[in-house]
Amino acid sequence: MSQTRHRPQVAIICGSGLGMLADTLKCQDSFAYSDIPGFPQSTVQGHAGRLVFGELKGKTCVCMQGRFHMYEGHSLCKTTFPVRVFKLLGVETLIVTNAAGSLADGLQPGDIMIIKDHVNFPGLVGLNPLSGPNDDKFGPRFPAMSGCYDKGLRCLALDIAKQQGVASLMQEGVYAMVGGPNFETIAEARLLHRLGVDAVGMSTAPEVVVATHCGLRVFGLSLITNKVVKSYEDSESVNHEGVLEVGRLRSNTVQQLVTELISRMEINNNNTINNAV
Ligand SMILES: O=P(O)(O)O[C@H]1O[C@H](CO)[C@@H](O)[C@H]1O
Ligand SMILES: Nc1nc2[nH]cnc2c(=O)[nH]1
Repeated sequence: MSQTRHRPQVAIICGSGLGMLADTLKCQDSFAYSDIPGFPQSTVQGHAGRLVFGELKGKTCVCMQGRFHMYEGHSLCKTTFPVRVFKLLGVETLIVTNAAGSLADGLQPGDIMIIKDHVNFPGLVGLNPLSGPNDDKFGPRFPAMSGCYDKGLRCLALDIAKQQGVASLMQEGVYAMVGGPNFETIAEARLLHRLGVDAVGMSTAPEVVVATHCGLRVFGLSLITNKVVKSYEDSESVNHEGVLEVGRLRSNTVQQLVTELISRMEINNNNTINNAV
C-alpha cells in the first residue's frame, strides 16, 4: 500500500492477449509480479506479469496484466491469491476477462461473450481454491454461487454494446473451465456442447469463486478466439498464437467496452474487510 497512492475500487484480470486493457489507465504505478511478496510468476506467453494501478474515467483501478493458471503448476490458492489482495485493498468490483473457444454455433471468433454463469469442472471434483480451513474474515464456509455474475453489470454491458454499435458481436453465455493445458479432444468438445457449455477455457472460475466468497461484485467476459473443433471431418486445429492474434484484433473493441462499463458503473465503497482494517 505504501508503494502507490492509488486505492483501487475496481480490479481487472486480463486474459490471454488482453493485457492492453491496462494501457488505458492514467497516472500509472506498475509493479512486476517478481517484486510483490506472495505473487507467483507468469509463465504463459501473452501474460506480461505486471500489476498496474491507475485512474480510468474517475474510478481508481488495478489491473493484472497476466493471470495464473492451474496448469502452470500453481495451487488454486496461489492462482487466486491476487483476488484476496484486491479485497484487502478495498476493491469492490472485479472484472474478469479471458480468451475462450466457442462450442455454441452462434459464437464466432472475434465475438464477445458476456459470462452469465460458469461450470467449474475442477471445482466439481474437489479442486477448489476454497478447500481447506475457511477464513471467516473473507466469507462463509458454504458460499452461494447462484448469481455470481452481476445481472446489473451484464445489462449495462449489453446496453453499452448497442450504443457502441457492436451489439451483433455480443451475447450472454455459459463459460466452462477445464484444467488444460491441452485443448479439447473432439469427444470432449461434443460432451461440453451437450452439457450446455457455450465457451471453454482454462481459467476464471476459481477467481470468480474466491471473489464471490469475499463479496466482490463480478463482471466477466470471454473473447471468443476460436471455434472448438467438434467434427472428425474438420481438419482445423487451435493454437495459442492464434488465440493471441484474435486478442490483438479485438483489442480496441474490448478496451472501449470495458472503459465505458467502468465509467458508468456505480461504486458503493462498502468493502467491510477493508473498512475494518
Ligand atoms: O483464460 P486465459 O488466461 O485468457 O487464457 C486462455 O488461453 C490459453 C490458451 O490459448 C489458456 O490459458 C486459456 O485459459
Ligand atoms: N480449453 C480451451 N481454452 C481455450 N482458450 C482459448 N481457446 C480455447 C479452447 O478452445 N479451449
